[in-house]
Amino acid sequence: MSFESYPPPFRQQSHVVHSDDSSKTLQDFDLIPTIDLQCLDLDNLHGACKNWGLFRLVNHGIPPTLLNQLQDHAKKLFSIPFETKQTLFTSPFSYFWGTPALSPSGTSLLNSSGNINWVEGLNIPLPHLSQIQSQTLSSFRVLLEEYGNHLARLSRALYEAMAKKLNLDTLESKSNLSESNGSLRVYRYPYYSDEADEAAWGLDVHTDSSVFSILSQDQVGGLEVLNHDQWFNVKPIPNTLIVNIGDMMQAISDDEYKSVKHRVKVNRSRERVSICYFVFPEEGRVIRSSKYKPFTYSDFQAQVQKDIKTLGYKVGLERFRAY
Ligand SMILES: O=C(O)CCC(=O)C(=O)O
Ligand SMILES: [Fe+2]
Repeated sequence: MSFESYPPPFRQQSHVVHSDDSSKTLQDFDLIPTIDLQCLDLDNLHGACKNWGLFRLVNHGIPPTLLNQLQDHAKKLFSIPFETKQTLFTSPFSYFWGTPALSPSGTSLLNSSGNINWVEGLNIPLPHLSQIQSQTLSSFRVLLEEYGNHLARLSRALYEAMAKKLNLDTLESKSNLSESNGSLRVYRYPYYSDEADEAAWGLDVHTDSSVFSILSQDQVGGLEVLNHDQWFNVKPIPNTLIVNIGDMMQAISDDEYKSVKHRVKVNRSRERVSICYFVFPEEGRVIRSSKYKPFTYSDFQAQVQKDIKTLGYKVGLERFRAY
């Protein structure tokens, strides 16, 4: 196997490929709620956001062919040489590895602990897609534009349904979500063959800073979600998206909805690709909540960046608690 496409820290000494361990689950029964967008049941959606902060989304109207093409294309892009990837994704896009934490300009914020996450990724702010000039990326760009339109439609529909159950004034709360300004992260998690090393993670435990996030994953698996102090495997199901509540929605909902903790396990034998969309409030929108001091997403993001630089981790919403 050639490691030419891997960032240098992932070019492992040991080339031992282990048998697939993706069946080793923490909880074998699957309790993760499923929401059907075509027959949207508001009570089920509300329950899923309160009790899990995460759900599977089916009948979302995104053609399966588009999801498959995106996955295939992402795999192809990641397989090109590391050095080429570094030159292909330039501002306002970025290519990163070892950590998902990026500065607003897209550079990696490696923390002081020296721990690296077993992941590489592309950061793609959707409003800037038209700036992609490269021939190599032109067909990927077309797919991303189509996908971005679907994601904007899904997020508006989901947000409005949530807002209804939370009794938020529809007009007033509209700008809590800026669905056409979302950003995409396309990830590849290299396989990690060192079975002795339990400390390696694709992504460490975290909450998302978004209003919510929408994930499309391949069939390898590895995403885990925390619920009542237990970790659950979020098993991949074809044509099913995963939606998770982020910090902004937790604040908007006065803590009724949970910005759920999740993490990504490394796989001992297979690479994994996932595509995650993050949607945020409109620029300058002040989030008002009985539980938190008023803040904008920019205030929040600046605090997160500061904490990662100084403490090595994100403190998150607790920084803004009102009491
Ligand atoms: O790749 C995944 O399954 C999850 C990605 C994720 O949690 C994130 O980007 O915040
Ligand atoms: Fe996440």
